[in-house]
Amino acid sequence: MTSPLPCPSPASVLDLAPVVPVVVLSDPADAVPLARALVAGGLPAIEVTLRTPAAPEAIRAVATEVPDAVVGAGTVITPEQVDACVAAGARFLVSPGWTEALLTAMRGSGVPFLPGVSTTSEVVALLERGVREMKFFPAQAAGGTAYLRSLAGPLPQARFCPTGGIGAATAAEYLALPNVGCVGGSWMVPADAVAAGDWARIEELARAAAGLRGAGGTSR
Ligand SMILES: O=C(O)C(=O)C[C@H](O)[C@H](O)COP(=O)(O)O
Repeated sequence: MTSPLPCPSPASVLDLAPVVPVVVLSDPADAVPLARALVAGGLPAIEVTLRTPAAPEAIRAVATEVPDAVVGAGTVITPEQVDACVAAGARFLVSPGWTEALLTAMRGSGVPFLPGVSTTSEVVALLERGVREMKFFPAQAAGGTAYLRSLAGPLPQARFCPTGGIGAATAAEYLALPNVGCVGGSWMVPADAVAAGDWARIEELARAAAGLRGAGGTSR
């Protein structure tokens, strides 16, 4: 299945933006103003997690109403979700972990994807299947920058989007690693700001996050 959108899908999720906001929405009506704030702050790639029933409608709204955003789906764990998200307009897919069935569905989706890994063997298994770009989850709990730095020696062909427990203070350290393409996180979309509709605060946090690449390093 291919994206119904006229805009092409990105070639790589890792090269879209240095920071990918991970969004949990309970009200789909928040999706468009939130996405506009993130885009205005310099973060066009947005991962809407499937943790809430609002997610498909939120993805559809951003895909159709915020053309400067590149909206993707997160927490994708079944082949059915792959199809539903792409049909809703998701232009990339992210999972916290992977299975053969999920990988097959993601490969067939027509959009780029990041299967999740947290161990060396999972990384090797994905490389064996021709997948070089992955989500490293839960990044802080699974070993953080020290773990990723250790992987870069024997497995330099693997590139990661670490996510989970990363904040404004630690993101730059991840971005300075040679095997990190981007980092994901929710620190620029605090739940209380979303609940209050404080889009200006989210735009400000996004702007600070968007500036991290220069502050933290330039290597990829
Ligand atoms: O929902 C998913 O698909 C996940 O895999 C988990 C999220 O990516 C992280 O929970 C975001 O991490 P925080 O920045 O610590 O909030």
